[in-house]
Amino acid sequence: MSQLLKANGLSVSFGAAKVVDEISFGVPRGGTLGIVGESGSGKSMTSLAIMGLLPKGGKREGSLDFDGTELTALSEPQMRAVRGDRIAMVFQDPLSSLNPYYTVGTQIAEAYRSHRSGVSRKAAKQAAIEAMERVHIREAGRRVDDYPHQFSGGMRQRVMIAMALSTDPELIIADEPTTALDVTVQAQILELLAEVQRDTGAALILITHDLAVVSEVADELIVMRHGKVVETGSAEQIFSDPQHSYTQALLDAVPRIDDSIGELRTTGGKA
Ligand SMILES: Nc1ncnc2c1ncn2[C@@H]1O[C@H](COP(=O)(O)OP(=O)(O)OP(=O)(O)O)[C@@H](O)[C@H]1O
Repeated sequence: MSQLLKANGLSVSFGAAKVVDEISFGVPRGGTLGIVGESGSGKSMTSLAIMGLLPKGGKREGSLDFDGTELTALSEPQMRAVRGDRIAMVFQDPLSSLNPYYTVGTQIAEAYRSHRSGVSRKAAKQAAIEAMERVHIREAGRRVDDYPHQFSGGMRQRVMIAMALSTDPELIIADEPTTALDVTVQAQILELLAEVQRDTGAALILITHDLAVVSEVADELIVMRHGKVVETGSAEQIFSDPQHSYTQALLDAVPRIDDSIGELRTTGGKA
């Protein structure tokens, strides 16, 4: 698989503090890169560095080759054109990313129109309905006029994915997209992301602190700690033979089905 995005020696610093420290990775075209690590390891700063959206005072160094374009060399207007249009982002907390005062339809339609000049409001609303149908929101034609608070957490995340998809991006960056959701809904959203990927051929960067989340969907993985990549390889390789003690510790934290069966047996024996 060739690489859609290649990061080489990417660093992010705030003054003297280097929070992402010369990391390198590749995102396979149409594939999924999982970025895993505990809180504070630099995962979000890595994704914001790709998007050119670092908080004030954040400095980015190194190279980000996106399909032959060096993102670090783009001006802000050029980067704005890439953002949303070719690279889209899905955040952890859809409620804080959605405006409570506008209907979800208006928000998807505006995201769509901002990247498609000359599209009428009516056509954009139709595109919003279609985007909602693509993420399996039932009765999309009616729900398009609902406000964010009228949706459950999982449905709001579907709205965010619909918004991200509305411009047919080549790369979707999902930063802890399931963390705020309960386990059953988490699985549905992951399945939806995988389905979207199959249908659109978009590449995906999935950022999470939870190895169980990436185990099913990632082709390649990088494990981050204190801003550095401590382990990299195929998901299969890392799961079957982790090289770093930190990865092993993350793996040990993943509940396994055989563990719960063991537990059930023990409990059953006692009863
Ligand atoms: N605006 C800022 N100024 C200075 N340091 C910051 C700023 N934002 C984040 N950091 C620091 O950057 C480091 C990496 O943060 P980052 O948010 O990328 O971690 P993360 O792995 O995504 O963790 P989480 O899962 O908790 O979001 C942290 O040590 C954090 O304190």
